[in-house]
Amino acid sequence: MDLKGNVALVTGGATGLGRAICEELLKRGACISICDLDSDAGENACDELGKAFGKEKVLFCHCDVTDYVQYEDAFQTTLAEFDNIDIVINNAEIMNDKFWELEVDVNLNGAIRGTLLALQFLGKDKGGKGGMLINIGSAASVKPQISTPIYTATKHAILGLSKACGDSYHFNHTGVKVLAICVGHLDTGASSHSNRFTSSVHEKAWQLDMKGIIPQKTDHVAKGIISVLKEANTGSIWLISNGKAPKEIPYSVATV
Ligand SMILES: NC(=O)C1=CN([C@@H]2O[C@H](COP(=O)(O)OP(=O)(O)OC[C@H]3O[C@@H](n4cnc5c(N)ncnc54)[C@H](O)[C@@H]3O)[C@@H](O)[C@H]2O)C=CC1
Ligand SMILES: CCCCCC(=O)/C=C/C=C\C/C=C\C/C=C\CCCC(=O)O
Repeated sequence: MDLKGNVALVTGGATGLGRAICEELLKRGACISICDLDSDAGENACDELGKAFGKEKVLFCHCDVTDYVQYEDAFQTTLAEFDNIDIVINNAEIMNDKFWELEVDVNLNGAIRGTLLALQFLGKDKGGKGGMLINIGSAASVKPQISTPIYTATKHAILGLSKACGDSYHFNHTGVKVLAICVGHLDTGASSHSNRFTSSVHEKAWQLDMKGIIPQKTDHVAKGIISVLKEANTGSIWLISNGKAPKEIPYSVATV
């Protein structure tokens, strides 16, 4: 897919999946704004990706998604640098139920802040040109991860947020397509520590959660995300897990 001339703002873009998404966007001709709390990793990613794809195509904005003002500044800086923002990817996260208030503030409130800002900066009803907002969910958005109930709650909420904001009722006003992409386990957890769980019972449950899971390479998932970007309908939910191709999944709720 050709994304030449598009500008994408990616939170948590300094490392992991976020960085892989940035690289895939650059390969397709987009400019990227890496928005991340980690300045060292962010500057490093900016440097390396700038060398590979052109310095003028990559920007790093130090940004803590738990701080609305910093996050808004990142949008302003990106706009000032590239003149437009077409794609916003809410990807920043932590998975640590021990620090559950921070986890909710990053994973859920951060995504809400990013959604409100994307609608404000991109929305046709606000003078923007429309565009796309991608909220990164997890396999834990659709299948409870019993070792981390609070992480699970944040990732379930991503679906409700994306479905409601991505409804065609809103899309007809804003021109902003909203998608949720649920990602299965990645192969980046090697340096992870077990200090993420609220008890030894929860830590033990991680083994159950991981049963049958095939860890995925970040570039496989990043490529999958790019492949669904343009074709997907607003409000749709996609799953990329166990190394398979992306598939659209239904949003099931009990009939009310
Ligand atoms: N790692 C995995 O196995 C899975 C990850 N996911 C989802 O994929 C996405 C990316 O995950 P990973 O690449 O594994 O994450 P990661 O932990 O490798 O990277 C997260 C990035 O977010 C940044 N970040 C953390 N707090 C921030 C804040 N307050 N403000 C701005 N940036 C902040 C970090 O500095 C880091 O660069 C997340 O939304 C995650 O929930 C979903 C399923 C599995
Ligand atoms: C079944 C859904 C899988 C989705 C997982 C997810 O959304 C996010 C995962 C994020 C990080 C996983 C990385 C490492 C695992 C962390 C700790 C394992 C340590 C276990 C131990 O030491 O016993």
